Amino acid sequence: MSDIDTSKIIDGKAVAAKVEAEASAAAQKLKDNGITPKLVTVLVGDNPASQMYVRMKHKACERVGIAAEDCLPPADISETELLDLIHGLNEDDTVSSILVQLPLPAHINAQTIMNAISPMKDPDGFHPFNMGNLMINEEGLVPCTPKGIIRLMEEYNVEIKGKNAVVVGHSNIVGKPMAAMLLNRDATVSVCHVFTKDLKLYTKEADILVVGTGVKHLIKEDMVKEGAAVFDAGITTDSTGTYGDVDFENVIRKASLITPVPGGVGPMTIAILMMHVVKCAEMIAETKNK
Ligand SMILES: Nc1nc(=O)c2c([nH]1)NC[C@@H]1CN(c3ccc(C(=O)N[C@@H](CCC(=O)O)C(=O)O)cc3)C=[N+]21
Repeated sequence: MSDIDTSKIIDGKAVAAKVEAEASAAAQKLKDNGITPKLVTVLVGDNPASQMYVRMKHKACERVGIAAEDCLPPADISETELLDLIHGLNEDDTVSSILVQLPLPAHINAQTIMNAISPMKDPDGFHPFNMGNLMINEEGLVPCTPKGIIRLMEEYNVEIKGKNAVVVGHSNIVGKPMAAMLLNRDATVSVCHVFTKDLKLYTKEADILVVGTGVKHLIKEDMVKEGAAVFDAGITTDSTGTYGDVDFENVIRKASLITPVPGGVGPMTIAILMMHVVKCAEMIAETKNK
């Protein structure tokens, strides 16, 4: 522990506080014009981890000055019933944003639900319209975790253009949108995943390494290039503690910058979500004025 160079540690909490202050100012502007941004979270069932995350999102709304409402359908709600609920929220002019907490129970197709949320009320950026715009470098509402990582790169002056960026994990919520954002900023991007034959071959060449797999301490010191900037979007909690996908205490020796878990990427996800809720409210206000 004693040989850790703390100047390399990215302070996700501090940047998140800055982003939340920006969201708060933008929310206040809307409120001065008679519009209160409002987030409705939809949490199906009673998964304790999901309950904690939703609670954190509501607390953030409170800090920022965004109205928040909790929708708690039972675990056995049918897909059709959930779709009806979302259609109702789409039609409700007082609702600026709809967040359906993932994972959903197995009998519900998550993408079918994401597709039903109005793309203008989609603070997660998971709707195919928003994902498609991301792919063509028209970033509007985009997934919050990769957007938060981009903001951290900006705050810490991590150059992206022309750099070797390696993304480990190819999920729709982290890896794929992260790769698109890095490509939009002219990095050379490799995407590795569970079927990659020789992970280290790629990670060793990364100037920028982003990891989002949910595999505790997947990335070891010998897999990282000297001077790399390392962003850890993984989080695993077990009886011994909370861990990222990166073996932080060892990898920090090689890295020039590194996000801790907790206190790195997680708080940014929530801060960007707040920004997006305000953005949704702004977009709805604009279409009303036309
Ligand atoms: N529709 C939807 N949107 C999401 O954005 C979404 C989701 N579903 N399902 C689950 C994942 C997970 N997620 C996190 C957000 C913040 C932290 C966070 O702030 N974590 C703290 C610590 C929490 C702890 O100590 O366990 C930190 O890293 O410092 C973590 C995880 C959003 N998700």
